[in-house]
Amino acid sequence: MTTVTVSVGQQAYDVKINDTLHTRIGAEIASVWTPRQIALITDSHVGPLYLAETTRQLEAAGFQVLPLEVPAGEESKSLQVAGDLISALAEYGFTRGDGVVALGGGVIGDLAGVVASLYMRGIGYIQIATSLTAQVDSSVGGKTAVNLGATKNIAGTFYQPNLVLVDQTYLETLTDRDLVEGYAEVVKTSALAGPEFFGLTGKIQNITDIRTHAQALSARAITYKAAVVMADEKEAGQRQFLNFGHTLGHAIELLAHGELRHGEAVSIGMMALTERMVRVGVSPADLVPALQSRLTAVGLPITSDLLGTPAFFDRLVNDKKNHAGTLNLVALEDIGQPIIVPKALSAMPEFMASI
Ligand SMILES: NC(=O)c1ccc[n+]([C@@H]2O[C@H](COP(=O)([O-])OP(=O)(O)OC[C@H]3O[C@@H](n4cnc5c(N)ncnc54)[C@H](O)[C@@H]3O)[C@@H](O)[C@H]2O)c1
Ligand SMILES: O=C(O)C(=O)C[C@@H](O)[C@H](O)[C@H](O)COP(=O)(O)O
Ligand SMILES: [Zn+2]
Repeated sequence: MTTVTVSVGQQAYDVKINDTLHTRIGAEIASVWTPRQIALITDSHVGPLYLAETTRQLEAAGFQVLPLEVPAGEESKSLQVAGDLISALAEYGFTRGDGVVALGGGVIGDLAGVVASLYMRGIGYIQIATSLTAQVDSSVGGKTAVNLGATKNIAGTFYQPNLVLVDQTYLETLTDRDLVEGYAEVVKTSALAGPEFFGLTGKIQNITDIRTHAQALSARAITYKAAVVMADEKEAGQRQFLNFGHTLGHAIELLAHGELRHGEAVSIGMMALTERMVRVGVSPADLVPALQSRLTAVGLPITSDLLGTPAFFDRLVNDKKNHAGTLNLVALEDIGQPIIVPKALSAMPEFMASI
């Protein structure tokens, strides 16, 4: 068992990483929560696979379970769905002593986090991470969010969970496409973390390798992310680095109307940004093939026709790293050496054309 403890402010929680956790969900949750009502939030893909067994284990451990299933996919990350879930908690008489458990990928984690943080101004929250994205990134750090129209993660909170369970057994039912999109965040984190972790992603040649090494990749990625979050929970400084590839990536993710997964858009965003940062002399030229080989080895896309369109530039305005018309772009001076490159929004068309 690998346990990474995340301490922020007065609060600390464990991220447990092990492939037997799915057999003792009840005991793990009972180790941090007294008996209570639990809103077990999942989606229409994960629910049929794991909801009944998870409910059984929670009930055996003395919890009362309210299962809540939403349609699978990014469209469920909406204020409407969050509102419906909050209404369900109110209808079933949830109190501040009750809790929310997210059983799913990044969409369910982000959505359930919004619900937990808003209901009665905040009730307990636990994540059971079932996708690779959730196991290497989204379940840790407390960023919760929903989208509004074509604006990504525009409404949300910083709200830390009480416990995160990361079990690779869940990945057995994840499609290759969903696994690979999660791997884009692993490549991102390895490039930020330094040569040792980046060397490890250099050895991943195909999808089978991701599955074989998922536990080690999660442990590495979570250890790095936890350290960043502990140093800068609210993204005033170094946490911005975790957004490498996301400024351009988020802009095309929702413009693609579901055709691109989050990780696929981040893959395109990392490449498009890095190619241009090489042209302007910020990043070294060998970074482009180093990133490209890791991303394409597992079939991730690295470019899109949406880049540089008028709608694309409109979307950049809503990036959270836009401060009064200046975008704080995250670039790499080298592996393990991220920096912020401020760029006026008005200069972005010229920057994007610089290739
Ligand atoms: N909060 C953060 O720090 C953070 C970090 C990275 C990504 N995100 C967000 O996470 C989302 C992407 O996460 P995702 O890739 O997990 O998307 P997702 O939750 O939509 O999961 C991808 C697909 O896999 C299915 N799935 C999940 N686990 C499964 C399993 N074990 N077996 C079978 N199917 C399974 C889901 O139903 C869905 O269809 C985006 O909204 C992104 O913005 C948030
Ligand atoms: O945890 C963080 O901080 C991240 O930026 C992780 C990202 O991978 C993640 O996609 C996050 O949700 C992006 O957040 P946003 O602040 O750009 O909306
Ligand atoms: Zn991301």
